[in-house]
Amino acid sequence: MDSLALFLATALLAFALYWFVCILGSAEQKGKRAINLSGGSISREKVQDKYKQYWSFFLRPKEIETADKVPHFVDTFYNLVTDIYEWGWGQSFHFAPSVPGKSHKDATRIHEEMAVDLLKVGPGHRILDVGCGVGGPMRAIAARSRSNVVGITINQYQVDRARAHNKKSGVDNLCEVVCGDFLQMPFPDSSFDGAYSIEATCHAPKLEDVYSEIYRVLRPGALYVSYEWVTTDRYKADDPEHVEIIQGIERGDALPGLRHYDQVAEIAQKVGFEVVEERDLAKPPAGEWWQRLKMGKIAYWRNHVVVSFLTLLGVAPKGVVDVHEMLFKTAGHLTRGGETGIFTPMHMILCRKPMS
Ligand SMILES: C=C(CC[C@@H](C)[C@H]1CC[C@H]2C3=CC[C@H]4[C@H](C)[C@@H](O)CC[C@]4(C)[C@H]3CC[C@]12C)C(C)C
Ligand SMILES: C[S@@+](CC[C@H](N)C(=O)[O-])C[C@H]1O[C@@H](n2cnc3c(N)ncnc32)[C@H](O)[C@@H]1O
Repeated sequence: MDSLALFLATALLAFALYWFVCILGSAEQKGKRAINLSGGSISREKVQDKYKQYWSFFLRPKEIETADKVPHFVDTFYNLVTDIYEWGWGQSFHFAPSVPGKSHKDATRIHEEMAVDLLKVGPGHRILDVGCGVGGPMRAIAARSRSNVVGITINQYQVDRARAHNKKSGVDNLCEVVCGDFLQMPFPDSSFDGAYSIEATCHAPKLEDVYSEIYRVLRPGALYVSYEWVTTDRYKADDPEHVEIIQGIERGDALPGLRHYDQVAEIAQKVGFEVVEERDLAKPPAGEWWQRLKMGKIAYWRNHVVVSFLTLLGVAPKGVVDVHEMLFKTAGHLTRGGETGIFTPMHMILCRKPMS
């Protein structure tokens, strides 16, 4: 009996230690703890309603959910998901090709640094991060290039998080964050020496609207690089499985409609850019970007238990469980998108604003 009690006590202690280190502790390193999961700027009693409102966007006919409502719907989405993203993924809200022998964190940084290396900027330059999230890429890019980075996001909660992270990492002298719509940016013409967007312009109902704004704020001769979410040559609109995967990605990631990769360069040229280079960074020899999603499956179940438990205790707002479940399903659709090769989140385009 005594040895049974000892075994149970040890098991309990081991579980408590695992809970603290792996669930609460590791998330703390990334900047967000499970017990602090919130609905962003949404008050806790409204989280569940806002989640239902988010879904109604996809259930109503396209004529009602017009393009001008998209930024507001995207803002609601990021209020709902930002904390879960930070807790379960980190401060960079994007994918990266996996690199043998490197951690996800390193692979992510390599992918971010590649963007700024392409821009050919350095100390004293002012560059724009279009759709900056909570600033993971911005901090890596500022540290790498020593340029001044200005980030814009539609979501005020992300602005607050990004500013706090910038201060904590000691790069707030190089990084600035603005709340605003990238379809109508609060910056003067020709005021940036370079710009990048990492997995963000897919939220624009019309790519030309965001590209023309970026073109406007860049000085002549400056470069712009974007990692775009698109369907590839392998996507067949008459294959029901393909349609289901792409619709699943759109619904779980607040996308008004995924574009085909061949539209990207055409649109860039239409707004006035010269296209310097264009390629899918997911193509071999790049390592699978969806590997990290697949490997996370056990962690997602653990996270589901944590989120359900915290909601039951009244620590996390009601609705967080639904959001988490939505993300779980999205992870499945994204993985299938990667495995079938019909979708890529890293179609890279490098453009220049002509000198005249
Ligand atoms: C560029 C965009 C976001 C891309 C990714 C950062 C996110 C896409 C799907 C997200 C996730 C899915 C599953 C979650 C999991 C169930 C949870 O336990 C922990 C967080 C997830 C792993 C979450 C993390 C971020 C994503 C990978 C879009 C929106 C344009
Ligand atoms: C998937 S996150 C990527 C964030 C960041 N680039 C990163 O990789 O961590 C997409 C970002 O685009 C921003 N965004 C989407 N639509 C926007 C809009 N109309 N105006 C400004 N930001 C927008 C979101 O608020 C979010 O910060």
